Amino acid sequence: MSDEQVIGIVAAVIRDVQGRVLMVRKRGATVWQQPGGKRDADDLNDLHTIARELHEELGCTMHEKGARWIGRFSAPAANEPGHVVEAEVYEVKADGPFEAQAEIEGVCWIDPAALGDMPIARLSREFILPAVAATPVVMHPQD
Ligand SMILES: Nc1nc2c([nH]c(=O)n2[C@H]2C[C@H](O)[C@@H](COP(=O)(O)OP(=O)(O)OP(=O)(O)O)O2)c(=O)[nH]1
Repeated sequence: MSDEQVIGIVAAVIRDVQGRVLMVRKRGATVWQQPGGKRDADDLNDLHTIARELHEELGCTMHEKGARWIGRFSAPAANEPGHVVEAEVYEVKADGPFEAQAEIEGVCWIDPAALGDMPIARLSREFILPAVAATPVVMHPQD
C-alpha cells in the first residue's frame, strides 16, 4: 500500500515542422512540462480538457482533427511532493501563436531526442518525450 495520492491529468504534445515539442513552465516552478492539467467537471472528454487548457495556458486553438493518443503514463508529480501524476497523453494540432498566459510563465520548443540537462518533469523526460522521439512527425495536407 502506498500513501501517495494520484492526480489525474490530460497532457498535450504539440510538435512543429522540425519535430520539436512545445513545453511550458508554470509560475514558480523550475521544471518544464507538457501543457494540460486536471479535468474539470464540465469537460466533455479528454480532448475537451486539452482544448480548454491550451486556450487558458497558451491562448491557442486546438484543431478538432488530427489528435492521436500517445499513451497513459505515470510518474511522481512535478509540483506536488508526495503525489503521483497519471496522465492520458495526446498529440494534437493547434494554431499559434503560443503565448504564456494565466499560470504559465515560460514557453519553449525542445528536440525530444536531445534533452540534455534541461530541468524537465519526470513524466515528460522518462515517458512522453521518449515516446514522441520514437515517432516521426506526420504532416497532413489539411494541417
Ligand atoms: N499539466 C501537466 N502537469 C504535470 C505534468 N507532469 C507533471 O508531473 N505534472 C504535475 C504538475 C502538477 O503537480 C499536476 C498538474 O497540475 P496542474 O497545475 O498542471 O493542473 P491544473 O492546471 O488543472 O491545476 P490547478 O489550476 O487545478 O491547480 O501534475 C505535465 O506534463 N503537464
